[in-house]
This record gives sequence, C-alpha cells and structure tokens, in this order.
Amino acid sequence: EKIEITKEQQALMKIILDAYNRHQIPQDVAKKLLQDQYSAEENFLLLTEMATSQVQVLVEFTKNIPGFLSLDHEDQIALLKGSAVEAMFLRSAQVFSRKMPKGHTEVLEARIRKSGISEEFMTPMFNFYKSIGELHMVQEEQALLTAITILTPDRPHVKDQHAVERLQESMLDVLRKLCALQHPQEPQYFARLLGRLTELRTLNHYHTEMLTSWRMNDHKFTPLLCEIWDVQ
Ligand SMILES: CC(C)c1onc(-c2c(Cl)cccc2Cl)c1COc1ccc2cc(-c3cccc(C(=O)O)c3)sc2c1
Repeated sequence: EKIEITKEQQALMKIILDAYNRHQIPQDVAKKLLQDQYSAEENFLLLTEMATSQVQVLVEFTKNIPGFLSLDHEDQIALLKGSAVEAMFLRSAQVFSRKMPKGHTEVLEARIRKSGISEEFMTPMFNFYKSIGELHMVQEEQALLTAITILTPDRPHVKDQHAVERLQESMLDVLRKLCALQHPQEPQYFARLLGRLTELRTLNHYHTEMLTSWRMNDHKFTPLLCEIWDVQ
C-alpha cells in the first residue's frame, strides 16, 4: 500500500535527527582516542572518559525527545539508567560502521580489546558491532533507533509504562515507514533493525559482568558513571 509519512511525523523525525546530530562527543575528547599510550590502564581511562562524555550527550539528546520531559521525573531517570549501556553500544557501533576518517575505528577497537575486558565478552560485543555495520543505517534510522531504545517501557522501576509505550510506539511507526521508503527492496529491513534491539538487551548482561570484573581489579569510574550504573 502507499506509505506516506505525515506532517507531524516529519516534524518528529526532524527534531530527533537534529538532536542526534547536535549532541555528539566533542571532537577534542574523541581525538584523545588517537593519542599513543596503549597500556590497559591508559585504555581503560580513555574509554571511561569517552563513556562519561557519551552519557552527558545522551542526557541532552533524551531531553529533546518530544514528550520525554512530560514523563514522571522518576521514570525519566529510570529510562536513562536502564538504557544508557544499550544507547552507548549503539553509539560506539556507529563509530565502527561509520569507518571514522581519522582511523578512530582501529584505535577504538584496539583500546576496547586491551582494557581489561575478558575474552568471553569480546565475541558478542564485536559480533554486535559487525551486525550493526552490515545494516548501513542512515542517520535518521540511527537517531530513531536510539530514541526507541531509550523509550523502552519495561526498564526496572518504570511506574507509568503506558506513557512510555505511547511515545515509543510513535517513534516505531515513523521508523517502520522510513525503512519501507529507504529500503523498498528489503521488506524485512525494519524487522532486522528491531532484532538488533533484542541483541542489545543481551549485551546488558555481559556489561554488568564487565563492570564487576573491572571493579574487582580496583578500576575506578567517574561519579556520573557510578550514578548511572549504580556502582561504588
Ligand atoms: C567505563 C568504560 C571503560 C566503559 O565501560 N563500558 C563501556 C562500553 C564499551 Cl567498552 C562498549 C560499548 C558500550 C559501553 Cl558502555 C565503556 C566505554 O564506553 C564507551 C561508550 C561510548 C563511546 C563512544 C565513543 C566514540 C568514539 C569516537 C567518536 C565518537 C563520536 O560519537 O563521534 C564516539 S568511544 C565510547 C566508549
């Protein structure tokens, strides 16, 4: 049938895309990835700085999602805490699939592979990066998928799940139409994108174990990461 994106859906898309593009890790922070210390300690510190910067970017992006600031305030916090790791996997995945011009991709991979993360988590993590890369998502799809991840109703401690569901559904509807228009020859593309969200949730468990093993080796996180990940 003829798929058309309504005027208000176009407006929603533009707001989400502008927010996604406006809130990026500052270049001077991202450039630090290219500096030449490569010890496990140095890599961990750099990745901690990147993650902290990314959480700040994520909070700003989330505040621009139409309707988010009208949610119950405690639910806003619960959504941010519950989605931070997944949103950061999505974000770091874009770096890999975007083939950063300044060779960020290689150095980011090298730093992640040597930062005290155990081998068993490397495989699922880099499989995810590969599966996102194969989708060749456009900016709009990346921005919407991040908003949809944040607006997941069944995060721990969310009280008014229906209010979150309504916001997520409007994003899902725009994404569905966008996929049909962007990939007419691939009717299952939208389903493949949603399949990545399922894969993301499995990475949460691995990440919790990564945090535990870092902490057992006395690694320190920043106050913001401690707050969002309930550690220390
Ligand atoms: C505390 C720290 C050790 C940590 O613990 N778990 C993870 C993690 C790891 Cl390993 C993998 C996935 C998710 C998490 Cl959460 C991390 C590091 O998390 C991050 C988070 C975001 C970004 C964005 C980057 C990035 C680079 C260049 C350019 C850009 C850009 O946006 O232009 C972004 S790097 C980066 C590193």
